[in-house]
Amino acid sequence: MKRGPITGLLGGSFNPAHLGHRRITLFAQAALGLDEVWWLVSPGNPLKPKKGMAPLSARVRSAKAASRRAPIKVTAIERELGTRYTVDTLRALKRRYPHRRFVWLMGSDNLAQFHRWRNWRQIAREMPIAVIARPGYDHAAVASPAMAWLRDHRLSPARLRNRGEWSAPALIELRFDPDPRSATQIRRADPDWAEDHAGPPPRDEVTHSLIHDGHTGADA
Ligand SMILES: Nc1ncnc2c1ncn2[C@@H]1O[C@H](COP(=O)(O)OP(=O)(O)OP(=O)(O)O)[C@@H](O)[C@H]1O
Ligand SMILES: O=C(O)c1ccc[n+]([C@@H]2O[C@H](COP(=O)([O-])O)[C@@H](O)[C@H]2O)c1
Repeated sequence: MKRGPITGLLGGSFNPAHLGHRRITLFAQAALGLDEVWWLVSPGNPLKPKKGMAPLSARVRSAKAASRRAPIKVTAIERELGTRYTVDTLRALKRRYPHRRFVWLMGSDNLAQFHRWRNWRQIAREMPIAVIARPGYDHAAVASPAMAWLRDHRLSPARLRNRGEWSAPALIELRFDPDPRSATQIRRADPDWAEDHAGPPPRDEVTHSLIHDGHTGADA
């Protein structure tokens, strides 16, 4: 079985990022004993409308602000990889980082509609999926087609944390004190958020630093 650092991946629109992202990430990191976590700021969720979506640069900035001083790496690497569908991103990441083991992190709202993602079963075969309970979505997640398929592949968080044997597909359910925060809530309170951040990025923001922050260089 492959050994190596375990990297958690939290993919998201981060439109904008919020402290709920930070909190669930730190909880998941501790519960699973992850060596590191990357936030993959998506160039565009294939299932979400473009309207109301701030530019990638603004969303990366908000992610960097929300993760400040936390052991979280913010990256828009999908833009560099030229991938938009998660199944393609994961394959490209595994090729680029052959010594790392990856775990996909997501909230239960995403598990509820996971069956709508391109090649979702293949995604689940690529790496374990850790689902974080989210207020208002747990019922839909439990009743979802993805859950019906994954329920026989449950894995305890301790198995990862204690570096036991595991293989994908694997569903890890994480229950913390649920965090009600959401980007929808922030945009509701500030309906102009995306529009206010639609301008060009600051002059000193080099494209390269937008793609990744230098910590995610390919494995040798
Ligand atoms: N409070 C939360 N509890 C659990 N998971 C969360 C929470 N907030 C975000 N997530 C998860 O983080 C990932 C990225 O989320 P995203 O950037 O879409 O934020 P969001 O708050 O869900 O946004 P929106 O309200 O616009 O859908 C997703 O997997 C989502 O399920
Ligand atoms: O690959 C897909 O078909 C797919 C469909 C919907 C969402 N995703 C990914 O799911 C992650 C969470 O997206 P979001 O917008 O809910 O934060 C993000 O990495 C998206 O690229 C991926």
